[in-house]
Amino acid sequence: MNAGVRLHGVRKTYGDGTVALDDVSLSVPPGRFVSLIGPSGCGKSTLLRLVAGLEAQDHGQVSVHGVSPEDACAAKLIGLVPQTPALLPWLDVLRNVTLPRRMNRRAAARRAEIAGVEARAVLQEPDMLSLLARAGLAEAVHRLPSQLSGGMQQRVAIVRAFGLRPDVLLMDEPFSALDEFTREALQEQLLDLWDELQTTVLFVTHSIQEAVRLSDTVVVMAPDPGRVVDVIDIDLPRPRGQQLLEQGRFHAYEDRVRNALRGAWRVPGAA
Ligand SMILES: Nc1ncnc2c1ncn2[C@@H]1O[C@H](COP(=O)(O)OP(=O)(O)OP(=O)(O)O)[C@@H](O)[C@H]1O
Repeated sequence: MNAGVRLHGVRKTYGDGTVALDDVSLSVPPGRFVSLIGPSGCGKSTLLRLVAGLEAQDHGQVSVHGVSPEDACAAKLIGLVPQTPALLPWLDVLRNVTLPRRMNRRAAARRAEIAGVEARAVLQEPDMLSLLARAGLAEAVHRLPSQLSGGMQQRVAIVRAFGLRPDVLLMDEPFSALDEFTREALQEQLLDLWDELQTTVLFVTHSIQEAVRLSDTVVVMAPDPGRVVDVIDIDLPRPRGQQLLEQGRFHAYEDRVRNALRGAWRVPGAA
């Protein structure tokens, strides 16, 4: 079976000699929600950029549904939600989320071939108004981005990404600039959409609670050089509402991730 996303023995060195990733292997089955967590500089964003085809590795292989990231991007299999929403300021919310949807038939055919689905299904337009309403944006569809709060803008960016129905969605700390209350509400909406659309998600975060709440698997990374130090499967029932967050088994997973992160801070070779 083709893994949704697969990295094997990946090394990435930047021009100044920084080894951002060293011998990273990771296999993310289709439909799984996987978080990357680790200290600043451990290569989380670099890993996403490699999967998105925005950077190239020096060694090893990266594949998305069995093809190169460039092929997967050209066939529109991949969606990306950056840290800041990057909406077009002159378009209202509805136009912002519908504009990128226009997909040509050739890309649709290639995508269908790679992902093993019918081209017709790929070309089907999702109901963007309904997706916006599900994200709590029904009243805002005709507003401009400048008339929205930061949390609302980020919701629009998430709806836009899901509206493309990507097979793989890459999210780089999408909630880091938001207050805790908005963040929790958005986590819930993200899980709802993910549950419905069955997208494979790679999600970068600095929050242990967020990683445990959202993920099927948490990948813990360490810096100098950037590498994977632990892969923790989160075997908790879904939906993961507020109640679960207060339970011992949830805290036990938080502790496991925290301990793995403590190890990640240690300098290799130090006593
Ligand atoms: N374009 C670049 N040129 C040179 N070095 C870079 C470049 N981009 C990233 N790096 C370096 O590569 C390493 C990994 O960076 P990356 O941004 O992937 O880490 P990160 O885990 O996402 O960090 P953060 O949590 O702070 O966002 C860091 O040492 C960083 O300084």
